[in-house]
Amino acid sequence: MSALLDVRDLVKTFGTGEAETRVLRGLSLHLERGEMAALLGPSGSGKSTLLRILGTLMKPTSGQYLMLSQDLIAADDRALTEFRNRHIGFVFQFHNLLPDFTALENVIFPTAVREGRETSQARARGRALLIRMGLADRIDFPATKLSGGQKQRVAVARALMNSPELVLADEPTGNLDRVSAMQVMDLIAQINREEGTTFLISTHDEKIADLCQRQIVVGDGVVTG
Ligand SMILES: Nc1ncnc2c1ncn2[C@@H]1O[C@H](COP(=O)(O)OP(=O)(O)OP(=O)(O)O)[C@@H](O)[C@H]1O
Repeated sequence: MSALLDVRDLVKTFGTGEAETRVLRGLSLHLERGEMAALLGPSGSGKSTLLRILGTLMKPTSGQYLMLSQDLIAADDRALTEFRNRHIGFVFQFHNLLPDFTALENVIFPTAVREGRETSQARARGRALLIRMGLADRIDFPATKLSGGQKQRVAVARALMNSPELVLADEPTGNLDRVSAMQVMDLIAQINREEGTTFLISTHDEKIADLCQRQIVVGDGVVTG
């Protein structure tokens, strides 16, 4: 394995003066390529904040962040957008699918918008990913007609569309029943094994965390275990 990302001494504060909340207090973390790690910690401990920073959706107040040997603190917004599109995928607790679009359209939409057109290659990759997610018979279903677990599997396929090295998942199974949650996790584990995609998955659920090779615990704004 080789280094994927390294953050050092991350500090993130929200607000100023008396309203100041210091969420991250010098957090350091290293991820290798190919890891599948759970991110645990009490509510409000800063898991989502950390995922947003790692996803380059938010800058820390201070600290260092290197991913794939690039300095993502020094990078400007344009470089960050390009980096994110190429290297990072996201899955959220609420799938954020476009209701009027089919499963396939949802998977390829972000790529189509970015490239200004919908290519046949994108459609082929989108279809292949949906088949991989066990949704061969749902490819052309509108998103509204999918179950919660199916929607989340579409969201995983969408996150994988650009073959990112890293997928950040913020409570991806938080809204699912046990069977659907396990199905989503099995598919994530399969992609991790077969493609070497690195996953960092925040969860409150110990059973979900146990399915990951590594557990990272956040508390008091740092990694505690
Ligand atoms: N934009 C913001 N402005 C002010 N405070 C914020 C902002 N975003 C997060 N916070 C605060 O930062 C702290 C950490 O929030 P965060 O969502 O990162 O925690 P979490 O560990 O993901 O929690 P949960 O497990 O409940 O989702 C909370 O106290 C929250 O109120």
